[in-house]
Amino acid sequence: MRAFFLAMSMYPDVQRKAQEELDRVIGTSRLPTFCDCDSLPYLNAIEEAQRWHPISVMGLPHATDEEDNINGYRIPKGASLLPAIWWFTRDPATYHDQETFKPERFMDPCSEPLATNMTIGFERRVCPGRVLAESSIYMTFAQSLAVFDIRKAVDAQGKEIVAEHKYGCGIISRPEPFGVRVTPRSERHAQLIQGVLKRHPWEESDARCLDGMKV
Ligand code: HEM
Repeated sequence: MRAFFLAMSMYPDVQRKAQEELDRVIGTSRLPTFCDCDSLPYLNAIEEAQRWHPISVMGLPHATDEEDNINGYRIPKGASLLPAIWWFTRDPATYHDQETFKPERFMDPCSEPLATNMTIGFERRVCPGRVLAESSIYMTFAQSLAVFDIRKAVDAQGKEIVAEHKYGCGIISRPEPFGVRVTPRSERHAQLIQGVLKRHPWEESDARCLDGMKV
């Protein structure tokens, strides 16, 4: 989510495109829900946040339960292996212009593979929290973009501060702290936010659509 807010402040054109799609499909009378998923292809592609900045840069260590040989390299039984998730998401054979935040890479005509099947782990040790993670992330992206403008922070003179995409260290990697300005897109959007705050934001219909969500 931190990578998403950083990317939205750094790539205003991406933000504008997602907002145009949300305005066209949903309008300003309600917030997007899980039921809108299939009608928002550009918003879905903002899952690019997970490729651009995978939170688990080297996954978790795994151990081999038997000796193996891969491309001439002998892997002894019991060796610790760390998947280079950060590198997989930047493999130039799979992704063009790797450092750029570009949701279009997952859409026609590029159709590069979604990175989420690498960023959440592999096979029988795949992340068990992925459905919770993916659905919360999706809803945060959708509802934030529907009602807020996310812009670069400004200094005391009102000049925009250009944030950089810098990595923190550790097993869990987050973008280094940065400032953003988050403001309602208009008076109408401010009213929508106020209305939502007065009631439970996830309606019953949402829970039904979440059941069928593919993650
Ligand atoms: C975007 C958010 C998340 C990402 C990118 C992520 C990623 C990962 C990755 C890469 C692994 C290692 C898988 C492997 O060993 O191959 C993992 C394991 C795990 N994750 Fe997540 N995770 C996320 C959210 C969550 C959440 C929300 C929960 C719990 C509610 C969770 C619980 C776990 C647990 C318990 C493991 C260890 C599984 C095992 O070793 O069998 N994760 N996750």
